[in-house]
Amino acid sequence: MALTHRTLTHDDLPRFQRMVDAAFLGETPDEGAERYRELFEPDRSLGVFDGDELIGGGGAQTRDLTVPGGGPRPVAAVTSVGVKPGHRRRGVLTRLMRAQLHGLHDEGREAVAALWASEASIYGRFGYGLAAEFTRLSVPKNAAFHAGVSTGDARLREVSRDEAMPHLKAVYEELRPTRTGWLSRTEPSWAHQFADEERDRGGLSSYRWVLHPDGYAVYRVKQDWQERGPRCELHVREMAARTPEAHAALYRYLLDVDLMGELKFFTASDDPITHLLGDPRLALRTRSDSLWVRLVDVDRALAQRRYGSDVDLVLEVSDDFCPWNAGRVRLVIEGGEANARRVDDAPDVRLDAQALGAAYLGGTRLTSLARAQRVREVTPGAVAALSHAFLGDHEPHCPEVF
Ligand SMILES: CC(=O)SCCNC(=O)CCNC(=O)[C@H](O)C(C)(C)COP(=O)(O)OP(=O)(O)OC[C@H]1O[C@@H](n2cnc3c(N)ncnc32)[C@H](O)[C@@H]1OP(=O)(O)O
Repeated sequence: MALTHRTLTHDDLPRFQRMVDAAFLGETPDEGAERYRELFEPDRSLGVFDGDELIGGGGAQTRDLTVPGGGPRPVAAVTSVGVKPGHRRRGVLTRLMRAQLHGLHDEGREAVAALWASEASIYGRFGYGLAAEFTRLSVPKNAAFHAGVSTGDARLREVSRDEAMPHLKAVYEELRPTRTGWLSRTEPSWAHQFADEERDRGGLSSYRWVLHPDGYAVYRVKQDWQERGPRCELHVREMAARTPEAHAALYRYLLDVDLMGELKFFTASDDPITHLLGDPRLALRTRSDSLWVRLVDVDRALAQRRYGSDVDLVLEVSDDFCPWNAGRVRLVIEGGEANARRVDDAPDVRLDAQALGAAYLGGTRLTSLARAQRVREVTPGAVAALSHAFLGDHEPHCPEVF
């Protein structure tokens, strides 16, 4: 039977959830499905059907994503993409991606889409570029800071969830406009991100909430009592601070919690911890991809962020999956602001939509993409100039998986 697809309705949620569970080899209990209902945007979700059976689908959350210098900008936060085992490698995902990206373009919605990929080899073919990375950090207890670090004299307190939440939201909202990669959060997304039922904990403790007047940290504990003494792990879920002093104070607090052996944190790849420590090697780090970004509408997307230096270059963009982006674009950046217009002029740089998506948040260098043969230089020096303009003043970081 021929496959069909359509936009979902609220009534489709239970079977959509079953499809997602089958695809992700998971099981969502009824309460989890209830929580997901609050996040589910049926008019932004697609289902692929084999007859009456929903065998694949995916959706988008309506969020804002902070871009370099440009503050929060609308993003289609792509999520819950899956195809049931038994229906794979028959083009269902390709069909979904085409319907979703072409739909965003046709309806003039977000110029940018972003996602976390379950497997890093999936989304490049659809024009998503590896735009941000996170660091898996591990630091032993009591690791000392360098002598010049001030942690101030503010008192840090552990409080209840109810007391902590308003402070978390205030700090997060204040910082969000300047933190590239952070997302807007609705009440349901706050609830989802910090869901703390038994099944959310993965065998760890419930959340502990640490407040500093200028920041916060949320962590769980993994019990580990060894013959030489306790070596419990502190798993930091999120930490944010308005000032370097508050940031240092929160780290100091967490590293000195009695009975702990190791602090673990999926943090920004330019987290200052390495430089806070007197012995930087104590911070073990491995990096991995976080946000994959797709410029749905290249010209609009390029104008939505700001840049670090001026350029006037012609980019020849290739984009087989979203052909409206293909062609030559004159990118003029003046005073940090970009103007992109279509031209017939000879190109200075050749690149595809995936490379532009990768560079968009200012974390991935175009010079690096050129060395990886994903960007071609025509005019000598053009890639270095473009790369410099795109670079952000900090690494993009998305503190939540959506
Ligand atoms: C944003 C998110 O939600 S990320 C989560 C994605 N979902 C999952 O990982 C759940 C488990 N996996 C699945 O549900 C499916 O395997 C999917 C969604 C990843 C792929 O769905 P399919 O319908 O099989 O993909 P489709 O047939 O359209 O494949 C398109 C191409 O991608 C390739 N591809 C698909 N899945 C994968 C994969 N996991 N790894 C590598 N390549 C892949 C295919 O080989 C094909 O390549 P080709 O164009 O060169 O022939």
